[in-house]
Amino acid sequence: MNPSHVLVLNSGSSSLKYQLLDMARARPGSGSAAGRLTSGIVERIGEGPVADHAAALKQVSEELDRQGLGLDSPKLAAVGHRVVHGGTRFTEPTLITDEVVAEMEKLVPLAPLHNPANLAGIAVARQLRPDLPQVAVFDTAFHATMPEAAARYAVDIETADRFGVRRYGFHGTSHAYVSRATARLLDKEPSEVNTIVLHLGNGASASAVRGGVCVDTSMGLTPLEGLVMGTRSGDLDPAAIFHLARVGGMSIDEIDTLLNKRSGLLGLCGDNDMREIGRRMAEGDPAARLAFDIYVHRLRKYVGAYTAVLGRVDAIAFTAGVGENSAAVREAALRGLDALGIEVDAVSNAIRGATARLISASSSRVAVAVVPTDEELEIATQTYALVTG
Ligand SMILES: Nc1ncnc2c1ncn2[C@@H]1O[C@H](COP(=O)(O)OP(=O)(O)O)[C@@H](O)[C@H]1O
Ligand SMILES: CC(=O)OP(=O)(O)O
Ligand SMILES: [Mg+2]
Repeated sequence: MNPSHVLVLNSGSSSLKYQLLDMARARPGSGSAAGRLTSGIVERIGEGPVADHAAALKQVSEELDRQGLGLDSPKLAAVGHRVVHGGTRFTEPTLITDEVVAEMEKLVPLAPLHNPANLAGIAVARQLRPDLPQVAVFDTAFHATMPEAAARYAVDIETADRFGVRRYGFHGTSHAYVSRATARLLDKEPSEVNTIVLHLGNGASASAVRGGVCVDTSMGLTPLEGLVMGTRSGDLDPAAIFHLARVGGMSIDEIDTLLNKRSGLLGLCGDNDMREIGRRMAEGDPAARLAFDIYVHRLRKYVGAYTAVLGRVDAIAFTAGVGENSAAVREAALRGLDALGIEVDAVSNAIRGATARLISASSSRVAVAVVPTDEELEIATQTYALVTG
């Protein structure tokens, strides 16, 4: 028997998610449940007993050993790593070598919250199994098809090119997976469908996908631009940064921390979890209400913008923690948009579920769907295809 297991490591800024899949049993589209052998998450890295990502991976490796599924397993075919920033160099799943690691290190300044965590996971896994193929799957890859008109900022072109200042986009693995799953839900080929994907997790981004190809997305040079997020501001007049430095006396690092870690829902109302915000709104808390309204207003603007970018929209898909679970966000984001052919059915929207489902009214021209994302299955699929292909 050829080894058919793939271990996926998804290192976030403060968490490490892992999943072990048997690719002989996993079927794209069936959801990862089919081949999932085990999965888990180490949270609050750096805050408590787990000092850093290396320590977190050691913990994961010990847990896998206990289950008899350790990194030394002969059934393991490869390790697939989520890497957030691939710059312009990496637009495909890539076999990790010393040279690839060196290139990824150069990208750390563009994703300081994410890439170091990804690199730490790669270093430990390579140390434990130097013989095993390790594959990097980049968040930016799916967005590499964006036309220049969408990917460029209107900044002096020589300066922009010299420093790589352009829009890269993130969560691409999720946008790719969800746009395909949405087409499948509609019984169509991805090439036949234009979709707006709303990935609303702790980080959040929107994308416009035309016939399976990404043509615009809301995150830019870094995962800070675009939608309101758990702790990130999203879109902002860049002059606010000059103002905070000149008038507020803040350093660049302080402003970086402010906008990435102390803004968004957390900065507006003290909570970054949409569940807690929902509870507070039910009690009539005005700060929670305002945070929710700002979040939803931004989301509506992107739905409108991407409707114009695509010209014809066939589907809008909600995904990730907030998108999959918050009926209130979905309802408020699309309320009163019948003029755009968008009508949500209140009853379907309120039904909870773990599988892809439609929530639009039968009279809606645009299909509205809740489509659970599965970044780990997508990373495993791309990793396995590379090492067996
Ligand atoms: N039942 C729920 N209702 C509303 N929001 C939820 C619910 N469950 C999770 N969330 C939201 O999802 C977020 C996490 O989303 P997730 O996609 O797991 O994020 P990440 O991958 O960035 O950690 C939480 O911060 C919370 O706001
Ligand atoms: C790129 C990004 O924002 O990722 P996450 O949502 O996991 O923080
Ligand atoms: Mg996520």
